[in-house]
Amino acid sequence: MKLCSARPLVQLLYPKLRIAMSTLATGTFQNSLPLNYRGGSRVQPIDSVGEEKAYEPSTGRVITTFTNSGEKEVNEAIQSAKAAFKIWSQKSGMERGRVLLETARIIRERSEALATMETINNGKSIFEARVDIEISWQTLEYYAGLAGSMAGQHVQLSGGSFGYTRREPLGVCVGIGAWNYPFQIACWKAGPALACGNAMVYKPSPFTPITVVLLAEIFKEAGGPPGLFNVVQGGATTGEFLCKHPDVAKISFTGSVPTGSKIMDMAARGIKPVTLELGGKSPLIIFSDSDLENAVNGAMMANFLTQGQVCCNGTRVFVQRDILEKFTEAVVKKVNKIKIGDPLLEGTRMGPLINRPQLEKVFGFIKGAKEQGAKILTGGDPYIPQDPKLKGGFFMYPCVLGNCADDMTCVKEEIFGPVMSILPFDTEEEVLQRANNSNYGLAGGVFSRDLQRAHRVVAALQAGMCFINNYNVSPVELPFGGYKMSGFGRENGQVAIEYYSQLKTVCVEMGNVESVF
Ligand SMILES: NC(=O)c1ccc[n+]([C@@H]2O[C@H](COP(=O)([O-])OP(=O)(O)OC[C@H]3O[C@@H](n4cnc5c(N)ncnc54)[C@H](O)[C@@H]3O)[C@@H](O)[C@H]2O)c1
Ligand SMILES: C[N+](C)(C)CCCC=O
Repeated sequence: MKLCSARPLVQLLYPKLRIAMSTLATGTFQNSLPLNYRGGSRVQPIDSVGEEKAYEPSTGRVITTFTNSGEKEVNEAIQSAKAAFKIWSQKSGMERGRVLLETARIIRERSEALATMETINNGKSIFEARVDIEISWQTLEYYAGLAGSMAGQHVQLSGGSFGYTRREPLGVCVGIGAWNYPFQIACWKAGPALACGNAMVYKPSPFTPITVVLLAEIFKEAGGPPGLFNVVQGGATTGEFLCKHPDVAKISFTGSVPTGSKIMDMAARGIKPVTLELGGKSPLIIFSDSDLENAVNGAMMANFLTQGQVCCNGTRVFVQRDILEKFTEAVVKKVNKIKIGDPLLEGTRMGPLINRPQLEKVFGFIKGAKEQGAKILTGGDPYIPQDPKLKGGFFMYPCVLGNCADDMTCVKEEIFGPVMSILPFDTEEEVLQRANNSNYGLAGGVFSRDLQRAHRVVAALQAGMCFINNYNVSPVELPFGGYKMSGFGRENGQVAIEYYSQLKTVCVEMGNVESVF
């Protein structure tokens, strides 16, 4: 990235330039704008439940301090969404689609600036952030296309009577997101929600408050009514105000299993529909007839994107015993070549983890793995960058663990860091039983040249998102979501429409009423 181009990027993102920042280079960004958004403007919350700091993970610097929204502020945001819902829900699908298309166009036009900001706040490499932004505008384009074609059914009944169904929006939908894909998760929720005619109040993770506000501004600029997409900042308490609010029609949550369970509990009290996109500990099964180079590349994609902080990662890598040595050697060689460092530099493929506690948590898993008998084949130590401005960053060397067993903590629990566990297996039957022996069921993958076997294996995997001979690709056309404790409901694909709309049946009598009384 040419840092001399930073100033135009700033101007593109903040045309009124009320923000106190000089460039978008690593170590320089400082936010001073309000981070809540409602009624079509950035606002300071009217009440608060404490303050929060957000960091630049590559330097450890605080880039913004903000107020966690209190109950009154949450209510204001919901009322703002309710007002927009009245207007938006009356528009035709084509009209809504046009706003979504324009939003997608603006995101595409600003993708470099948005990706840069995502990298600064999240720590993922600029290379990956660009992909996230691309997936984001594609999501909005996809649901713009579906908005105009949503329709009910007409059903002929006897005697000329008939019935029809109407697909109607739910109302104000709440989105609560995780920090690993801040902009993309918001678009995965807003795309289908708004296409169906709903309005949204979104709460990002307090670790990554910045880019979702830019999304809110773009929806408005694209012609969305004020209040269509609102942002409240805060943590658990703010999230609870949202989930418990009586005017909220639906909650779509992305995050951990323990929080998902609380969300479901709160939703149950209000009989609100809920979508839960939760964690995972997914299996990747590599048979000895695989194309070895593809299998190794697949394992890399399954484990090291976004510093390993990916819900659907295939972190339990089952390798058929006769290729174990060759596979392990090739994987370790590749892992050792991953370029770690300043995530805004073009060549970097691994940036810092999200924050210090997450880094320490990952080190804790690695220590525990060693104590339980796993062998560190590479990595697992802190990475100390040469660049002085990165000294306070949350970096580590990506890690491969060998000599793993199914009952080790590192194999059973979601680590959410760059740690791959390799597990040998002998037969298809055995590996399927072991792969499914988990409370999670988000994703799974298989590498084999035998396509009959590959299909047989994925059919038996207890996972919502399966890959054959690839891993972690995510076309917006395909539904994404989990089995078992990884959640329920789906994002992406046509099916997401069902999770943001309700069906009304109308029965029309063309004859006389035949009363039984
Ligand atoms: N399945 C998916 O699509 C998907 C995608 C990304 C991340 N994840 C999962 O998310 C987890 C990591 O994200 P995280 O650490 O941000 O998760 P988290 O559960 O700690 O937080 C997620 C969100 O919930 C909010 N929250 C926390 N407590 C709450 C409460 N009591 N009521 C309402 N909201 C509350 C947080 O502020 C945050 O916005 C991992 O387990 C990962 O696998 C899943
Ligand atoms: C785009 N990926 C890589 C499939 C990640 C989806 C979101 C999960 O954390």
